[in-house]
Amino acid sequence: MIEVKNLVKLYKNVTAIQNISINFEPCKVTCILGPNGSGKTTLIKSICGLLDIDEGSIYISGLQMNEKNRSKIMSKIGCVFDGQRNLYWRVTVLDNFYYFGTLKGVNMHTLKNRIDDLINKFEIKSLLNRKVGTLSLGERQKVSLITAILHRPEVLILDEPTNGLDIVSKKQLVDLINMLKTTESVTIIITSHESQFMTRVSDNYIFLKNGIIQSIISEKKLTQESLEKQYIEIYAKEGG
Ligand SMILES: Nc1ncnc2c1ncn2[C@@H]1O[C@H](COP(=O)(O)OP(=O)(O)OP(=O)(O)O)[C@@H](O)[C@H]1O
Repeated sequence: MIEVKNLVKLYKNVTAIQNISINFEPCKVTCILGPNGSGKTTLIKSICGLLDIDEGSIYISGLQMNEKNRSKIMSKIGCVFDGQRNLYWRVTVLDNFYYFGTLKGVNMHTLKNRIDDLINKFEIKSLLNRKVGTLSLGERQKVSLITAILHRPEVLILDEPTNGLDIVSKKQLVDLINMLKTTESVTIIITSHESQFMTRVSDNYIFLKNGIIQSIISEKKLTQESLEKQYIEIYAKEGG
């Protein structure tokens, strides 16, 4: 479903990703962990086609990420990046939903039902007629997430999705991720620094450092304590 082969990404003289190869398990949640600057965001931006890569190849549902396939692949992916600008701030939440939903090719009838369903799941009825620019960080985060899944993507990529979310909203996010995985068979990749959140959603963990995979753990029932222990062991090995 998502295959990364020998990926290298440089920013001028910084090697952010050094020859990474991974197959992401379909219909599962994979969390990418690692210290600041370890290459998490660069990896997922490369998978989303938002960065030009220097070497290697990325395949989504068998299609190689390149100029020719980009728009086809984009219709299969939903992404939400931290501090992203994927919403129009001067128009309302509802107008954003309709604009981006139609842009992704969803027909009006299906889009209306999908929006109604997600409004109920996320309890955001009171935000619909607000301009995005007036929303709080957490409210915007929810709206971004809903916008990203309007077209029922096969793949969902979330960059530090708990940022700015209160306790109830985090719980809703956990429920939504689990629902997308189980009932909509979405393959989900998440970067996060929050161990408790990750253990509530993740099936697999990829530990990065200096753009290299340090370890992969595929264990559905990792407790927060054991995840933190693994993290400390992995990064303590070479002094953090
Ligand atoms: N636009 C850029 N120009 C130059 N260097 C960059 C750029 N973006 C990222 N980098 C560098 O690439 C490396 C990986 O950065 P990246 O943002 O992928 O890390 P990260 O693991 O997501 O970090 P964090 O946990 O802090 O979000 C870092 O050394 C970073 O300084």
